Amino acid sequence: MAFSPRFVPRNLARFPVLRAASAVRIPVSARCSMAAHPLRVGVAQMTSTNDLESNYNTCSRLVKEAAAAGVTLLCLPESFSFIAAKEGESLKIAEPLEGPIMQRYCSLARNSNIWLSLGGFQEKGPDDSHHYNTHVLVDCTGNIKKIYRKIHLFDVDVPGSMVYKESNITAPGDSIVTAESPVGLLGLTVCYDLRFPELYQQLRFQHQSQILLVPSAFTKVTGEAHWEILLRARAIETQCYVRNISSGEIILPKHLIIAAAQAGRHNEKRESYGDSLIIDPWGTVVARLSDHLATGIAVADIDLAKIDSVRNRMPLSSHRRLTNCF
Ligand SMILES: O=C(O)CNC(=O)[C@H](CS)NC(=O)CCC(=O)C(=O)O
Repeated sequence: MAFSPRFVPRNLARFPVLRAASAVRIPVSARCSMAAHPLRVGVAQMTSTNDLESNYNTCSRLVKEAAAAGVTLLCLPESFSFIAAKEGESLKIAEPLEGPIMQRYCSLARNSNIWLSLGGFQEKGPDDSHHYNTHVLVDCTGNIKKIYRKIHLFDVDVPGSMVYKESNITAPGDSIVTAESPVGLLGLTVCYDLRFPELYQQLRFQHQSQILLVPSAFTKVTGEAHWEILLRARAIETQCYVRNISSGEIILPKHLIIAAAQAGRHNEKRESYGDSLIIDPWGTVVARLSDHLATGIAVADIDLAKIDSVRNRMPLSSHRRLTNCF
């Protein structure tokens, strides 16, 4: 899968790990029929377990709910299809994207005529002891448009909780990935990536992403302390805004962050912090599913037409002066 020329990063030399994302064949997508609200996006929250069938049923219900609400793109959280209860389970169920697990979700997208951001799929990895943590973007005809493999792995000793060592069973990705969609140019990331602002800077300023996707399964402890702050910071620092001088009105480009979250207790050992959010470029939360609402969707409408005028008025991308520093 090659980047289309428009999105080839200008700073390849500075980020030598950037390469074409994978060998997955992306079929040319057929036209989808128009959703009721072409610029309506949705965020889904759920409590996945190690039961593939029951997770699929939950996703299917949420997808149908979103389709009925006229949503064009629905974003599901990291590990939507499976969260292991025991060591080794994730590797056992890992499949290639052509396998039955992912293909069933592709059919769901096609049958509901909806785009799906499927954050954090256990994709069969480079060897038997590692899978990838893959964010899969599926279009409304059920074709895989783009995949992003999580770059930053969660090897963290969470205070008062447990030690996570994601790299034990997960191979990191090495490519920044954007994807064109009917709601704008998407920047694909996953969960712990959120703590590495340079990724979002690149998605925004090198690749012109308009909507940043952060499907997650944040831990309860770190989520309570950092989740909303990190997301709003990413939204604010990647935005462009301008104040209309005559009316005093603030004109915002609808450049959003969409963060779908796992919520609640998955098994004896593991609990996630919910609070799925859609955030606008001013840093304002425009849709939220609080932690206690374990499963559901929230939606927001976006307006891409304003982006160009706003960026011309305050051309942040040409004002940046330290782009050679990282
Ligand atoms: O294990 C799986 O099933 C899927 N992977 C995850 O849930 C990953 C790795 S354990 N979780 C995170 O990245 C949490 C980040 C986080 O909580 C923080 O940055 O504070």
